[in-house]
Amino acid sequence: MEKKMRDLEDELFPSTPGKVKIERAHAMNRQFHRCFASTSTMFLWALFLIALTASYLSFQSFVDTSSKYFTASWGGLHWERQVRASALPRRSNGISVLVTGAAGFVGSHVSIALHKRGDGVLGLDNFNSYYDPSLKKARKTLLASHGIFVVEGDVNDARLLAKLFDIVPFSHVMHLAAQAGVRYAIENPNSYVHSNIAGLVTLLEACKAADPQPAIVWASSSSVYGLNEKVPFSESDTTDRPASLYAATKKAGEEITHTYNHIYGLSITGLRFFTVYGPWGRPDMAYFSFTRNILQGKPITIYRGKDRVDLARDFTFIDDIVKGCIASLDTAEKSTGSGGKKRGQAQYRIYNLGNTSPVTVPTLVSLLERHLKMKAKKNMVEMPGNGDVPFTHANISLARRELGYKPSTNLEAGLKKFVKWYLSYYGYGRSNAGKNL
Ligand SMILES: O=C(O)[C@H]1O[C@H](OP(=O)(O)OP(=O)(O)OC[C@H]2O[C@@H](n3ccc(=O)[nH]c3=O)[C@H](O)[C@@H]2O)[C@H](O)[C@@H](O)[C@H]1O
Repeated sequence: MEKKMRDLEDELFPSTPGKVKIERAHAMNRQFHRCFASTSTMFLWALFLIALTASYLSFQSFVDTSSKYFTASWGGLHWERQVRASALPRRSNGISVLVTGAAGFVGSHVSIALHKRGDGVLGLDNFNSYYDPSLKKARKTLLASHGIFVVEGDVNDARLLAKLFDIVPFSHVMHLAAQAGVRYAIENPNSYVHSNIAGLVTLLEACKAADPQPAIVWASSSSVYGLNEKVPFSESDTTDRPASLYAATKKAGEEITHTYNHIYGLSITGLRFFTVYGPWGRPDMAYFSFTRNILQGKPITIYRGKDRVDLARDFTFIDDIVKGCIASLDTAEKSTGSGGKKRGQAQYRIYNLGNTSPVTVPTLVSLLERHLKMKAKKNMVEMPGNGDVPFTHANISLARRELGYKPSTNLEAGLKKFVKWYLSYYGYGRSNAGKNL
């Protein structure tokens, strides 16, 4: 009994404490080794994984770089030949113009008009998706049918610009690439800074460094007059009350171009366009989206100012704007700088290109109804405070005097041409006509 008790005791509490220690020590040792072995294995695994990840990442970046290199939308001998051929004037004393925003509304019209009279035209456009890029592609196809090549690229791409100026000694740059639209700035403010400020500066840097330096004609906007009340708007009026970020970036553009004119001798002409409309226009603009909605039986929203006053715009037909652009190119003096240095005072001009005949938005709608032979479903709402101004009205005396600018298409005639184009492009019944704005 006593023995049984001892055996049990021994079993429960072994009599040789040392043995337990030794066994424990061995066990701990084994555990430690196992643990150490597993830690070092883990460490090795971790190292392996890090190495694997690093090599994967560098492989990816190699693939990215090479795919960028191999799939770049510009570069190569064939591309250079297209650039040269397109930019080459076909008449004696013809000019060679880089048109930025060439797949845009105004850009495509100006490019074709220049090409038709024998000037060299090279287009540049980033085909962004602010509105339906398929319309921009269609304009590109139209330009190609005239023999005008449009490079797919961004004005923020300094390497591309340097390459273009390296290939072609452009005499002029018609800078129309921009983030347009007054109200969209609420949604995407940075796109205005990116295109209208950063892109402009990148382009001016390229022009400054080019040899010869080109003369620059570029699109400012009637929106720089902002909340001014004195009408008609004159170039000498102050423009320090912009109502939208779009207007503010255009105003900044006028000051930035002035700086490049002053420091580097770049010849600058800024054109303040007043609500340009017409065939191949911009789907985000009122006359275009109203047309689409009326045809599709959808309602349109008409903004009204304070005290239910109708909003009014100095709507200007595209053909008149094109004439103003070309007259600006033709009267632009050469830039005076070279090697990035100014050699003398260069020309700096700003012109209003409007129609001098403001029309209210409800009248615009009535004209569309007449041309479309359909009634609009109208929602009248108070103008939201998102960048709109109540009216615009251009004084065009300066442009008339110095450019011979004389708009000749009134809104009724211009809208008739627009509606004709719209119906031929989208058709009557297509339910998705102009849907992807
Ligand atoms: O001259 C410019 O510098 C600018 O012209 C153009 O801006 P805006 O004059 O604002 O043209 P646009 O949008 O056609 O609205 C026309 C009218 O319809 C009203 N409008 C508009 C939309 C709507 O749904 N309802 C409405 O009543 C609206 O309140 C306005 O009264 C260019 O888009 C811009 O890029 C810039 O170039």
